[in-house]
Amino acid sequence: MTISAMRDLSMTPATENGLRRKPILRKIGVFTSGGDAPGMNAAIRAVTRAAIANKLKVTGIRRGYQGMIEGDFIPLRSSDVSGIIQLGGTILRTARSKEFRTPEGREKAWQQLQNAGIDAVVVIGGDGSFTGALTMSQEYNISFVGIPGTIDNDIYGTDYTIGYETALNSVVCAVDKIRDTAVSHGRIFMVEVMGREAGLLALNSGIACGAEVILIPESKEQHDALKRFLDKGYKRKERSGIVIVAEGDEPGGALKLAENVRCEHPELDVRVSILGHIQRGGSPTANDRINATRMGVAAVDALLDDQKSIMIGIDNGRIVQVPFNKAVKLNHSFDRELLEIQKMLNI
Ligand SMILES: Nc1ncnc2c1ncn2[C@@H]1O[C@H](COP(=O)(O)OP(=O)(O)O)[C@@H](O)[C@H]1O
Ligand SMILES: O=P(O)(O)OC[C@H]1O[C@](O)(COP(=O)(O)O)[C@@H](O)[C@@H]1O
Ligand SMILES: [Mg+2]
Repeated sequence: MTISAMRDLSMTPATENGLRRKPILRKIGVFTSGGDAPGMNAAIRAVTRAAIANKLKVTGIRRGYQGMIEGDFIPLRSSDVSGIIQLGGTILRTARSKEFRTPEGREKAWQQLQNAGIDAVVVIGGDGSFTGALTMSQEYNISFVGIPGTIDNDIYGTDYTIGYETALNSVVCAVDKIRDTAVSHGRIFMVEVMGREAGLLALNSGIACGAEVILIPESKEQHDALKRFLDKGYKRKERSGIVIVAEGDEPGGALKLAENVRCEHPELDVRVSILGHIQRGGSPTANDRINATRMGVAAVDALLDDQKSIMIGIDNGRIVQVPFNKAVKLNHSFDRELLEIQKMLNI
């Protein structure tokens, strides 16, 4: 890091009455990072238009932190974000950048932001993206405000992350179809749902589909429920059902699990369906668009209020600001009651 390159925003001229004038914000950057999520475009649109309404210039940073390092920047005008609110994916594209994890990578990124005259940045992404923003803001004097965008809904301090609701509906539609085959053929389907470290998508989609068993990384006791279900099915000769398996439940995921079940219960017809990236795409639901729009406007407000290193969230319907260090270190609360409900109803 070159200390001389650091620009201290607090070193702004004093006003006539001797009070420090607020740092002058002229141009903001906006980018998407980590896994794409439906509704990210709605957030880009809201950030861009809210900034323009406040007389700020907006630069779109393409391909996440990798694009920041490479200076892959485009100016964003109001017309550039028209007709995108209903689109999945992200018009700015996204990336996972190894280079940004290094101090050298972050120094390059800082130089690019300086050269482009970007005073502050809105980062739309997940916990990893916020960790990167927090690290860079501790090394260089640049303000980041975050908008949670990930289908995993695994971020502390917000009830919603952009894309979660759309992904949840995609999973439910897919599992309903799989259920038709499961019942018709008398099969047990292990359906693998995304979420490396978080089981929220699996838990709620399992509830919505009436899954017989839900396996999530947060609760290992569900494996006993699987055993009970398989034993019961064997005795009653009921051989169909849906087992939702969160990607992060155990190494090997649904494929490994199916292998184990086949060994123990060779009489069962066990099939695996890995839903994969079908869960990440598609047009965002109305709520994902509304939440993205509200959070986009709130992110620009926060920058105008001279906030830094905070994430915008929604808590009980209200916009809140959550410090990055809390958002990334604490876990999203996990509703154990939902698991109990699922167990009780599967009699
Ligand atoms: N500890 C870290 N230090 C610096 N950058 C990080 C760190 N963790 C994540 N990042 C950056 O954020 C990017 C996105 O993180 P990732 O975990 O893949 O997605 P998400 O933000 O959706 O959780 C990473 O590719 C990396 O460039
Ligand atoms: O598409 P990739 O890079 O294989 O990533 C898959 C991962 O991305 C996700 O879909 C979203 O995770 P992030 O939002 O944290 O990037 C996870 O559920 C999944 O484990
Ligand atoms: Mg993440």
